[in-house]
Amino acid sequence: MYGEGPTAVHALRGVDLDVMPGEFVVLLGASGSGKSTLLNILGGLDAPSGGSAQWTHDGQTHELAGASDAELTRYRREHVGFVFQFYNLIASLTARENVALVTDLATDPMAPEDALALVDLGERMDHFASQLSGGEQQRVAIARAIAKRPAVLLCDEPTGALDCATGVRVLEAIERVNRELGTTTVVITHNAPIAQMADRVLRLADGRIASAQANPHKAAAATLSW
Ligand SMILES: Nc1ncnc2c1ncn2[C@@H]1O[C@H](COP(=O)(O)OP(=O)(O)OP(=O)(O)O)[C@@H](O)[C@H]1O
Repeated sequence: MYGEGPTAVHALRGVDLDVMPGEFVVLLGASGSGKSTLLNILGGLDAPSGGSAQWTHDGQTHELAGASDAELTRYRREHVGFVFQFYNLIASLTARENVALVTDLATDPMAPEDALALVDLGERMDHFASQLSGGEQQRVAIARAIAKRPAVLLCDEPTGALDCATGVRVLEAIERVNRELGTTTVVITHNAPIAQMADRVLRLADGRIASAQANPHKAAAATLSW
């Protein structure tokens, strides 16, 4: 719930969801249906005002709902990678330096070069962010998010600012991270065809999970268009 009293907004109600290790989940739903709120709770950016949000790691379960800011910060720093619609790179640093900003703080990071190779930017590592296209910048943002080897990658409209062909390359990078690193992945999108690449598709409506559907055959990102 955001706010209180007459202006309170129940952004989510009665959501009951388990995301399995290594699973690829796509969240669909109209604007205002609660997708970002759910993603932000999963990622420890927001704490739910009621209910429970648990995270299990190495056989230990941690409660995020009542966690302190310091605990949430630690959870995010150690275990969660975020990708947003806008890439938020530092324009005056190279791709490699943007990724190194994160790996310098992590305990067991990948080399920035390896993270950039994984998103197919091995050839562009020494370009400044300002010299890269939108899709390339988003792939740097993915490399930056996964270089610390997070257990979870959360993407809020990662292709929202990109045309279809460029968006597909970004999705291929996310697909590869999920497959090769086993990173549990949740992607919010308004482009319904992207749901075909998920293990499971959740549709939110008015803060509830209106439908949940498993994909028996996942589509490769390269085959998608919208
Ligand atoms: N900080 C906030 N304060 C008050 N209300 C909020 C806040 N953030 C979101 N809301 C409300 O919560 C509801 C869910 O918002 P949310 O951003 O989770 O939806 P969404 O499905 O991600 O939408 P979009 O696709 O437009 O990003 C909306 O009614 C929204 O207005």
